[in-house]
Amino acid sequence: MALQASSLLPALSVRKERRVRLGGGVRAQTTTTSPSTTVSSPDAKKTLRKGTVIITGASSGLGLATAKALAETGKWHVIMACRDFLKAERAAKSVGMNKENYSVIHLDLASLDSVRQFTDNFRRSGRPLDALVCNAAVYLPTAKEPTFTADGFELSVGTNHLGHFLLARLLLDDLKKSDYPSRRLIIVGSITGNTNTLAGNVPPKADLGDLRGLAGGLNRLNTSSMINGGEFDGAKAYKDSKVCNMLTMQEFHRRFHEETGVTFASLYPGCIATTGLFRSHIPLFRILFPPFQKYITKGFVSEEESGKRLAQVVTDPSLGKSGVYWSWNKDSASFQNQLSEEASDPEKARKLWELSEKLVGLA
Ligand SMILES: NC(=O)c1ccc[n+]([C@@H]2O[C@H](COP(=O)([O-])OP(=O)(O)OC[C@H]3O[C@@H](n4cnc5c(N)ncnc54)[C@H](O)[C@@H]3O)[C@@H](O)[C@H]2O)c1
Repeated sequence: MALQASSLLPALSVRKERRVRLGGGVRAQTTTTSPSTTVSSPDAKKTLRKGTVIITGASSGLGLATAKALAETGKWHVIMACRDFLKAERAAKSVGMNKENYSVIHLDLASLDSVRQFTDNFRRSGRPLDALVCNAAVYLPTAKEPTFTADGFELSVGTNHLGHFLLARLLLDDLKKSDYPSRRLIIVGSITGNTNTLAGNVPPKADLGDLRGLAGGLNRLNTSSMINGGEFDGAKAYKDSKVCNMLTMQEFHRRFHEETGVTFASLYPGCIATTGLFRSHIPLFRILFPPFQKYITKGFVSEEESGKRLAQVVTDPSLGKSGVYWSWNKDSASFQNQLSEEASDPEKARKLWELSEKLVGLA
């Protein structure tokens, strides 16, 4: 399917899925409304209200491009969940976002207290929650030593996985309460968390094993799973965190989709060479890439294009499937990608879930 601006307008074509309980079983009913600004609901036909979406790490790169794509439809209010309030405000202004279509709430995913505080602050805003996009990430490929979150977890896994895990668990109740036609929790994945074929400095397998390795990696006292040949391996820690993201998305789907109707999905946004994250992948890029970036497009996707992709996964009725991992081909057509064995093992996902619950204090 080609990308179209209209796919970002939730009110234009609303595919509404209702779960109906029938003699102990659960059946999905699907209705499609024709283009209009109303949705069918049990009580009355009413104007589709503005949706509210939270995007983590929305002050740069993919997060900012997605925030812009959703805000400029005028159909979404974007909550930019960021560490630096002023940076987020400046970023929103730099891409021309209208103040009416966004707000900023402080969130530091590397602190579980901050995640809880964010949730409280969001609830105080009185807004419903219709979509949550877990986008923020850190990537430390050149780090020689591990660094740690406020709670003592290795920074990549602690931020990218555990911070988002707690956030998504806490906000699931809010998504459940939303009366929006399509409620979605989207976790941004990465090819490093999905394939075994990447060349270069990304280790081929996430070292989750029976999760003893993961527990070691997450724990301040023993970072052995993140150590490769005696050295901390930041690329490996990132990969482990992304595999955790994929496993978590699927476990959310298994545990809650049927019961709540919320859609859980992940996506690979493409290779976006202009963001902070990608440039840290290959340090030389920081110097060599900027002067040439407007001429180099092959194999890369622009921030704007990838922001539209992610916005599409948040809003497009035809991408409302749960438990899936979206990718795009070179013609910008979306397709459901196959997750690698290590990123789709249900037993590993269950163990990861239980371990993560303990680590964030939810068990
Ligand atoms: N750039 C690529 O080629 C590429 C490829 C595949 C996947 N991704 C994924 O895309 C997502 C966005 O990355 P990007 O490329 O836009 O890079 P980016 O560095 O521009 O964005 C990452 C964002 O996360 C935020 N962040 C980091 N630590 C945080 C914390 N503790 N609390 C709150 N926010 C924090 C940063 O401030 C930044 O805004 C990531 O999940 C990344 O894994 C990127």
